Amino acid sequence: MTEYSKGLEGVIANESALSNVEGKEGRLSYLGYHIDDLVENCCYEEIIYLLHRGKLPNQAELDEAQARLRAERSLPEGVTEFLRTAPKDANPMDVTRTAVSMLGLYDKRAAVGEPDLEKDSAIALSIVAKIPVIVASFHRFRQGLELPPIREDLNEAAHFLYLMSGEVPTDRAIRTLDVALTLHADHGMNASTFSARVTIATLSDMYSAITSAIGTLKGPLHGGANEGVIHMLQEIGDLDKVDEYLEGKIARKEKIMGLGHRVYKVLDPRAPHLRKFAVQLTEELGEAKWIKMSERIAETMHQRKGLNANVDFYSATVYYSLGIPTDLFTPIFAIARASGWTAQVLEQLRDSRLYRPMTLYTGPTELMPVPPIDQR
Ligand SMILES: CC(=O)SCCNC(=O)CCNC(=O)[C@H](O)C(C)(C)COP(=O)(O)OP(=O)(O)OC[C@H]1O[C@@H](n2cnc3c(N)ncnc32)[C@H](O)[C@@H]1OP(=O)(O)O
Ligand SMILES: O=C([O-])CC(=O)C(=O)O
Repeated sequence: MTEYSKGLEGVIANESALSNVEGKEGRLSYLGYHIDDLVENCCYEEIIYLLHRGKLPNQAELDEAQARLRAERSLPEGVTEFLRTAPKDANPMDVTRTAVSMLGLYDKRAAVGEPDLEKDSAIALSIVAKIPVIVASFHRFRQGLELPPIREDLNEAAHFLYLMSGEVPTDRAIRTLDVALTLHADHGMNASTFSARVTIATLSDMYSAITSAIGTLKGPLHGGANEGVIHMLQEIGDLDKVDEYLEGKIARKEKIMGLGHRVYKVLDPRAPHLRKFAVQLTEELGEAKWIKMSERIAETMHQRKGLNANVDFYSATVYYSLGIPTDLFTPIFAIARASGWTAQVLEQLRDSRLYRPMTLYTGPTELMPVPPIDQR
């Protein structure tokens, strides 16, 4: 039997041509394109196309794909009703997870059975288009507001921000979110993607796989860390208090959110992009203290513990600066990662085998008779 690896560290679980996470080099590429080049030259819809179709679109292909994606934005009435009546103080990740699961109830194509890639590609696109509308709808309804009319003339980043505020956002805000979505789109065999692949490999359905993934992303060791970063910055409150805060954390062996990574042992290549936006946005807002505190935390923890910032560290300040409520940071991660999850599910379906690892059994090996209940 193979060796035991706690947390499956270093274990190769499947093959994928989608994203290449090079931990030692601190490099990330999607289908052979470096993320720096993709950020520079592409919009998020091109990334969706790249992940789903395996190539970058030309203009005509992009136009057609955008039209298809944007036509999928409306939610079934039953899902809207759920979002309207969900408890206003519910965790938006729980609401998003439940709403995505509900989408499956209204999609007759979703039945479990033999994989049909054409059908599943159409469902994938629909899920990617609908998650931003789910997140924005819940946010509007919990404030007692209506959702502005769905539009088809705005790209994914612009449309989400428009639904949230009711106003078409600035070019700067659109570009910032567009880059964040691109950077979060896919990332090898991260925990939530693994969940999605485990679920679909039983030949379950796309909605079930994405529901599993959302539940997995929520945790603070994964996508939930971005919310933890802002809570930490707010708790510290001031640059002068960073050192004392970190000393306490180090002494108590507590984790700092947004630092460390299972694969990257150098800086996460997504972090510098987000840091750049965080610096610009906080300076413009006259709130540079957030980025100064972040820099101090990152430098100190690098010197003291050899830890580096991961994608969640600066994305938190970026979203905060865009005026997005903290409890929507992880749902925004889900909005972006939906493109990677669905692409990975389609890839799994093309050449699938059930995931069924072993456990290292540590219980009794001597079998005992079951005593009657009154003698236990
Ligand atoms: C999108 C993403 O999912 S990126 C990751 C987002 N998650 C976070 O930012 C949460 C904070 N970070 C962490 O918890 C971890 O770095 C993980 C879960 C991301 C990766 O961790 P693993 O590879 O499992 O490493 P593990 O948690 O075993 O930590 C190894 C050592 O580094 C320490 N360490 C790792 N990350 C941190 C951190 N953020 N703060 C302080 N210490 C840390 C651990 O305490 C442990 O120390 P020890 O050996 O003295 O016990
Ligand atoms: O790859 C991981 O383990 C976590 C991560 O950075 C991501 O999902 O983006």
